[in-house]
Amino acid sequence: MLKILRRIIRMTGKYKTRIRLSYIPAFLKGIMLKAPLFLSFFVISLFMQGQMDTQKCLYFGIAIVASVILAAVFEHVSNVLQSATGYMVFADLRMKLGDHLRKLPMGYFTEGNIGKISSVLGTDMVFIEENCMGVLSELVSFIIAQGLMTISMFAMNPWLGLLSLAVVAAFMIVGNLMLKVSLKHSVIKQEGSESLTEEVLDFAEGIGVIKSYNLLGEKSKKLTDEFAKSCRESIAFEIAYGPWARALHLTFGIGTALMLALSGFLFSQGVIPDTYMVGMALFLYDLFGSVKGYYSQMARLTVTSASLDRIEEVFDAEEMKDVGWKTFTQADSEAAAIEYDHVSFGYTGKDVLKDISFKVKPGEMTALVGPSGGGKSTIASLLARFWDVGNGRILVKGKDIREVSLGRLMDQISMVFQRVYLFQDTVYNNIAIARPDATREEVEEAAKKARCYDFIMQLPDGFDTVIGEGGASLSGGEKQRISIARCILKDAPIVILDEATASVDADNERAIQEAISELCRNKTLLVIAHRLKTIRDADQILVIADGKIVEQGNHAALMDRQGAYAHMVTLQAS
Ligand SMILES: Nc1ncnc2c1ncn2[C@@H]1O[C@H](COP(=O)(O)OP(=O)(O)OP(=O)(O)O)[C@@H](O)[C@H]1O
Repeated sequence: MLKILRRIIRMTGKYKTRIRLSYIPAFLKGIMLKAPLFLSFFVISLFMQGQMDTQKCLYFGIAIVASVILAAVFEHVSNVLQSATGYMVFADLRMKLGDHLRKLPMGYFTEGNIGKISSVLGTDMVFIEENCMGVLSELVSFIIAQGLMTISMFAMNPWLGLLSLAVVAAFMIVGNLMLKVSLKHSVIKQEGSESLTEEVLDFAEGIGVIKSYNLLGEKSKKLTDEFAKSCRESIAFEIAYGPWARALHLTFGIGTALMLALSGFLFSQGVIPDTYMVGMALFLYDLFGSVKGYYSQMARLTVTSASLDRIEEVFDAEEMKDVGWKTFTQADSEAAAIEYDHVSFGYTGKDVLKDISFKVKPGEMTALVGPSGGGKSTIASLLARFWDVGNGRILVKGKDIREVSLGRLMDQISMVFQRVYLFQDTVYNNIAIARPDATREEVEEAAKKARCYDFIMQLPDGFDTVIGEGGASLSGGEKQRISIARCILKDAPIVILDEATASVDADNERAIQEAISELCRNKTLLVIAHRLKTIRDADQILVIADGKIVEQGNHAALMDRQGAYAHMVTLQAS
């Protein structure tokens, strides 16, 4: 258990001192909690010895009230120090996590980690933040209070002291076994909640596909199975944990009874005076309350352990190195805008690109064509450093992209993806995100060039209309044009264009083509093309198959060759 406490303290980083400082009021609170009991004991003793008078009674009364007030004050100070620190720690941790996620390669997000990230941000951090930071000072108070009770038992009689120590030891054995069970099950429960989150996200995101393919029954069943599994895990936890929690209660009852029996025996033998006997009756029900409270709180902390594991797992994922120091200057524009130099790359355990080399001159258009799964998207993704190359290098304006900071590299590149993502925000902010310092006129100008100004003005609040989650209230073509407006506003010299395969109506198609022509004016273009007629004017066409460049040239040259490209053109025409 000390291990968990140490991990929590380690996590507090620069706030460690504040947390440690909070132990002082927690320590004092522990003393003050027991003070009324001891004061009452002295009052009873004095009464029984006939030494109590009105003045003493008044002083004791004041002391009891003061100890209660002081306990509340110390609790408040310790809570402020600890809980407030907890919120600060987690505010920092969330920022750190956000920064870390930003630096992870795209692969991390496609390898089944979305559920884990959601759980870490949505459940684990909130749980530790709300439950655990305050618990630390509680634990200190419990330990102090229990220590005081045991010392006072020794002060009354060594046998009473020894028995109370033995009962505390029994609590520790039962309590630690209970924590072990709780720890084991909390790991299972946390893993279950992770896969449940994953399933819920999958269901919510894919609801369109699920409905259109009539998979509602099948997918709902998967989801229902996950809910049932989560329910079974919770019941299994209760079944395993319950007996130990009851055993803890039992230890409390038996321990208290043994203490009463021993003190009665010692009194009957004349070993302890009658005042002590009355005192025991007073202490009895609070004698082991602190150690019991300690283990109840620790049970809450064990859930933390699994949460801490997952937070650390996300932090342990290797970041993409962003240590580039070079910047682009005006003089660089002479170099090839893009150059792939013997690039090879593989996803985890799967080689995809083999020895890819080509150059794109500034202002020219290069199209990537070829069979599905050949590696076109992967080639484009490497340029934006979604992943880093395995071998070889990619140069932008003559500089290895790993030697330039990601921020500077992204200044050079705009990307139009097939799958458009719009934030749940105003149309204006969805476009302005590309260049937050842009003026309203510039944003509207970009919208006009992307052929979306007219339909935006017809929305209820024009540019200030909030788009639904994922841009649900706009058509596919409209969303696509807003994403192109973003890129036009960004005005980066290189444009990566993943040509849409989804069919849109003729009007939308024309508008999108016009928007793309605006975006591509005077830019260096890397286009992933699916419809060959759109890239006839490309300066260079690369046919990618099985991770290699199998043909290279312009349309006319490749048609003359009568190879793979010519074959694809004939096939599409027919
Ligand atoms: N994130 C990923 N993790 C693992 N393998 C991947 C990943 N993305 C793509 N692949 C694999 O890499 C290979 C190349 O895929 P890529 O998407 O680059 O091909 P493509 O030519 O763009 O295909 P398409 O025209 O269908 O989009 C495929 O075998 C694909 O399964």
